[in-house]
Amino acid sequence: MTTKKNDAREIALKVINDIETNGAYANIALNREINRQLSQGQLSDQDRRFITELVYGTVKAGATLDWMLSSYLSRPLTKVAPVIRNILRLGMYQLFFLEKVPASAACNQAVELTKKYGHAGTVKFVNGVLRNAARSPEKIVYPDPDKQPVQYLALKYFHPEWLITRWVARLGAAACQELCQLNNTTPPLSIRTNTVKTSRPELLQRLTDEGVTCELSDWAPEGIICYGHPGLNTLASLRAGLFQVQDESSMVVAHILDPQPGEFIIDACGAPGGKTTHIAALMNNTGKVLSTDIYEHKLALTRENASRLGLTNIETRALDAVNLDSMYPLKADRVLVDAPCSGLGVLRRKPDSRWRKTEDILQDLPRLQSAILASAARCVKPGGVLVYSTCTTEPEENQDIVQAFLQVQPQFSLETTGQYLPGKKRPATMLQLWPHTDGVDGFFIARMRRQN
Ligand SMILES: C[S@@+](CC[C@H](N)C(=O)[O-])C[C@H]1O[C@@H](n2cnc3c(N)ncnc32)[C@H](O)[C@@H]1O
Repeated sequence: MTTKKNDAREIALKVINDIETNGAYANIALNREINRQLSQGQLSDQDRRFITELVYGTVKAGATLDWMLSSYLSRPLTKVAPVIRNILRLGMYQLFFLEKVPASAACNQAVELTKKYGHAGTVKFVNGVLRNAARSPEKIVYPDPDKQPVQYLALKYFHPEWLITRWVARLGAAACQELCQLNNTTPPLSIRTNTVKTSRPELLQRLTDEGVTCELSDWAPEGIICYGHPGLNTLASLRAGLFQVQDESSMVVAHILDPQPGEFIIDACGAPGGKTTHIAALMNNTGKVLSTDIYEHKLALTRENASRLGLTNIETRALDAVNLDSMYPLKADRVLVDAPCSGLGVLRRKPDSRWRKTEDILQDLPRLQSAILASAARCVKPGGVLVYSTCTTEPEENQDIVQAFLQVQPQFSLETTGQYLPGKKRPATMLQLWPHTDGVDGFFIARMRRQN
């Protein structure tokens, strides 16, 4: 049985209300509702895609939709009831950003939803606003890109102004536009071959047989990019532990750490275990990887992943990494600090994350990142290796942290990170990957060695 198109819009509205009213995360709220519909056997693939497009699009474009709506309203949008506001946003998104939806359908269906969730007055209001927008799109005038590049890029490409201000200052307007455009795309699924159980060519063949369209990654020797696949959870190769879902830039980190069989390695911020399991596999299931995290419930995911992948050289421990040095002083051959960060390099993965962050995090997080790095460094044996990584693009969390650390810890020195890059070699001592130029998640990686 398939859902009628307007039922799909109603499901999208429900999810958007949940996100706005209850602060639900977009991906979690959407998956919950889709699974509920699927369990009742009421959702076709086409509907699932349409609902996802409506929810993610409306959430991503939220500030722009509100600004567009203001051209057709005589009172502030904040004075409109939340559910009606969301009906208007959904309608505007379809009118202006979904070419395949006829304007009449976008308006009529919004009116139908308002009949259900509003009253006679709001029905007239929604009808008037959306039909006016459909008739007179020229009322929407974007800021001049030359005179107001920040405002223009923020509205046109759905990003907060504070972030655009930073990126325009660092990258210039043209590169900032490319980055924002990339952040609005959906990344393909990338996976890491579990080399303890299979090889990449074998897995590629197995996935092809399972109906996955895939190709080899240029970035990591275990990486495979999947462009089309039946539901991930339906793949027997996943259940058999033949691969782990992981972005390509995240795979690069374990190679730069370069773990060796038999070593003792600490992954200080390890959950849910993407890099821990990679390190363990590179050690060919020998030695020990101690994967610590402040949250025990996240470490349970690390253990689940390790067990599915058949890795027995991983131990987990819940602790605050700021205190790591009191437990493992000078004990580890290598330590990875994949620090908690703002996640500004992975905005394309979560449509609402750009609106949940404020510039304040760039003042708060560096204190924690520095404290974890300093403590983790004291666990490295003389001659051992320390790697610091984040999935962000901002210097306060990246280069500044490493430089400040090196100033007070002269026994550590930077090594050329690029020489450990398995695929694309580059000379950088502090590697910053960018989505728009590298085609992978934005990541920062620095490799250091302790002399004595
Ligand atoms: C970027 S994520 C790690 C991702 C992980 N390395 C992977 O590849 O799957 C950062 C982790 O740091 C953890 N964390 C945050 N504050 C911490 C602290 N003070 N001590 C230890 N872990 C912390 C978070 O719970 C989160 O799991």
